[in-house]
Amino acid sequence: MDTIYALSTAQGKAGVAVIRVSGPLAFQACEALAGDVPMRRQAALRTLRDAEGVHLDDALVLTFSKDASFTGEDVVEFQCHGSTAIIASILHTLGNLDGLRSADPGEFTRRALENGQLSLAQVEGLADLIDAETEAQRRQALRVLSGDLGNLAESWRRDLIRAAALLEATIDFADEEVPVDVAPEVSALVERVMTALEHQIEGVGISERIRTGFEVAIVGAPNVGKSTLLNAIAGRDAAITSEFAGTTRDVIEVRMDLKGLPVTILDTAGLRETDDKVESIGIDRAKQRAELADLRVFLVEGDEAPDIPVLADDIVVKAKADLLDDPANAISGVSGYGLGTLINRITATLSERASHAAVATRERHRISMANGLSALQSAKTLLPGGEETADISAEEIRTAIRALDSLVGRIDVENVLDEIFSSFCLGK
Ligand SMILES: Nc1nc2c(ncn2[C@@H]2O[C@H](COP(=O)(O)OP(=O)(O)OP(=O)(O)O)[C@@H](O)[C@H]2O)c(=O)[nH]1
Ligand SMILES: [Mg+2]
Repeated sequence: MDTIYALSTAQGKAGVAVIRVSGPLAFQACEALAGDVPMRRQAALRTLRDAEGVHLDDALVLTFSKDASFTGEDVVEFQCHGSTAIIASILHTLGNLDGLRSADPGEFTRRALENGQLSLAQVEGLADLIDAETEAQRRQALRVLSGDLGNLAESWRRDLIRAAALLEATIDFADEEVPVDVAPEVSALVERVMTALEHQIEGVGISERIRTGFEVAIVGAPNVGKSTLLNAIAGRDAAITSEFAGTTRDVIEVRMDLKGLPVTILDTAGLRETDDKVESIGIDRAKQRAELADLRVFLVEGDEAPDIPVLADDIVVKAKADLLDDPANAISGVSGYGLGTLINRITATLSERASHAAVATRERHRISMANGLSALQSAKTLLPGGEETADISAEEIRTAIRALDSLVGRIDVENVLDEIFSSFCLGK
């Protein structure tokens, strides 16, 4: 196994940078640069030098033995000054040592997975935690990283192994007298897992939204003030506004943190009949994106009716509140009237949905769980059928166990590994 090294903090100037070394030669590398190997897990101030004895930096050195490190290998961290020149000189010195090479993106985490320090689901949680920009994303990623999905999968596994074992016992002892009818207990176990799976599968869509962001589309006729409203919500001039109807053509996206929720606000072309080719392409896009969005805010002037479906949670508000005698349920991107109320309504609706998030967070999880669920459905229909169907039923339960094992990476998952690690950057 190679010993690998990389800058684990972000590129660029900073007060401090962390360079990590992991592998069997990590402590030797530490000795080469720092002169000795400080006590494990204790910060020690050392002068780092290259092979010629040139002073590179004064750094805090931390060492971890393989039984208590992130990667499951001996690890050294150099907390040096975060200048580009210092980082380059330390990396260069490490690269000149025999048996060391620079790490591939995600390689530290990959080793942590291979050495059993993290499960596959936890690796995904770690990737999400590093990407987290909002409070909801941080909380969700931490839940995955702390192993909640793994624990759930483990409890399903226990139930299903017991169910399969009970069925297999009836097959093995078919000639003898089986003291009890196992079907009721097997079906109770199977049903319990099925219910949990259904619940998790339902919630994956929401968890994915928390990961990738909710979309809220502003829709309405031309000139009602959609782009002005977007700019008011975003607090900057993201979209062009003008007194000419048909100003916005493309969908304008502004990504923001609305009270801890990741939300992308979409400004769209005003909806109307038109002969203008380009405008009508814009209108088609507006409709498509609005229909796919998680929530729509309809801006209406007068009593025109929106020409795309208004769903239950959608918000319909009157435009240009500042020009109305009765500004009830109206908003103005110009005066700011009603803006706080609108943002509260959006966040209340999305928070309510976010509260139904599953512990599982990815399409990969959904597929594994759906495969497990369908195997359990077959197992269940075969259930109280005596010994002829008992072995097929047990086999279906084993299939379900294998499908669920891929959640935490217990079985061979090389193909998903590459996909997951491709999202990691260097030094992770
Ligand atoms: N008085 C008043 N004028 C507004 C308000 N919002 C927008 N306007 C004006 O109405 C005109 C159209 O505003 P936009 O924000 O470009 O309207 P839009 O809905 O994006 O229009 P399209 O992109 O053409 O669909 C501009 O002249 C704005 O200054 C408002 O709340 N009050
Ligand atoms: Mg516009």
